[in-house]
Amino acid sequence: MTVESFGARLRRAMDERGPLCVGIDPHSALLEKWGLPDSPDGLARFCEVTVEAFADRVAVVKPQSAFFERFGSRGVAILESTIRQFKNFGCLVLLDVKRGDIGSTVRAYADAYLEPSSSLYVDAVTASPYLGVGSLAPMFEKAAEHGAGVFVLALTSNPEGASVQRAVGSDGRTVAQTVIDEISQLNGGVKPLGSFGVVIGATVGKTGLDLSKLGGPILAPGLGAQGGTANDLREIFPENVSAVLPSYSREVLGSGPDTERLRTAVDRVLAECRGVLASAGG
Ligand SMILES: O=c1ccn([C@@H]2O[C@H](COP(=O)(O)O)[C@@H](O)[C@H]2O)c(=O)[nH]1
Repeated sequence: MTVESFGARLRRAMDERGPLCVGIDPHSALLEKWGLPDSPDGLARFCEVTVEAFADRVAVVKPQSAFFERFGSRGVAILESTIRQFKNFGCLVLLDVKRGDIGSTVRAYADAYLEPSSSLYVDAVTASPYLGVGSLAPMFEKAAEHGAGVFVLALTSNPEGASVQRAVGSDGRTVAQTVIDEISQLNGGVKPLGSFGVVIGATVGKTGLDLSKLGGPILAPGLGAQGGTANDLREIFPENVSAVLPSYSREVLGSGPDTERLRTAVDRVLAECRGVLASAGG
């Protein structure tokens, strides 16, 4: 049986539900703001509310693994159950876990997140390329086998990233461009969208990056709390806009715990992104 690729599933989800990813980031400050204890019980309630508010309307949710791991095995169990609930409503789950290591260890990460029999199985993960994009090959292979996706960090939203990611190699390309070029080759021009994406922050300004051959999705975090705005997307992504997946966490979650207010926040940021991306064309 052939599995539908992540790229095809993501394209459909973005077309049907709109180009938006909502980050599930249970910061202790947010738990407090929502009137919840900073404990596994508080985490579980926070996640229940996010499922109720987002699962039937948002294309992609992006749980940040660190906020679950900080509660140890109980937090990971809540992450597993939250992943399942979002998937049951047809919402794609991108686990923000930024894994990367030597290839043999990456294979174990691939088993953890991209093998359907795993309790942490998700639609896609984020990965770090700083041991070499090639070292992530076991993740790419597992993802391709099971219709999952991988988003590799290229130019991240934090200011510290630039000193590494904008560094120029002997061939004149930046590290970020090298990552993009290697991911482009994996996608190989597949339509409607490749399953291998990159992460480019919405805070990075004009990049000079060539994304014309990427063929895969672009996750754009850094909107809202980190200062990026929907309007910034136009300058950062003058091309490939249909592949851009804007991502908000605190900007949306700050409207909780009322589910109607969370949904209104989703509608607001989605309308802003749609307006900008539609007017940017292409
Ligand atoms: O370049 C990157 C890559 C990942 N992130 C993650 O996205 C969210 C951002 O949260 P906000 O509340 O919207 O600022 C968070 O989980 C980061 O780890 C990123 O910010 N930048």
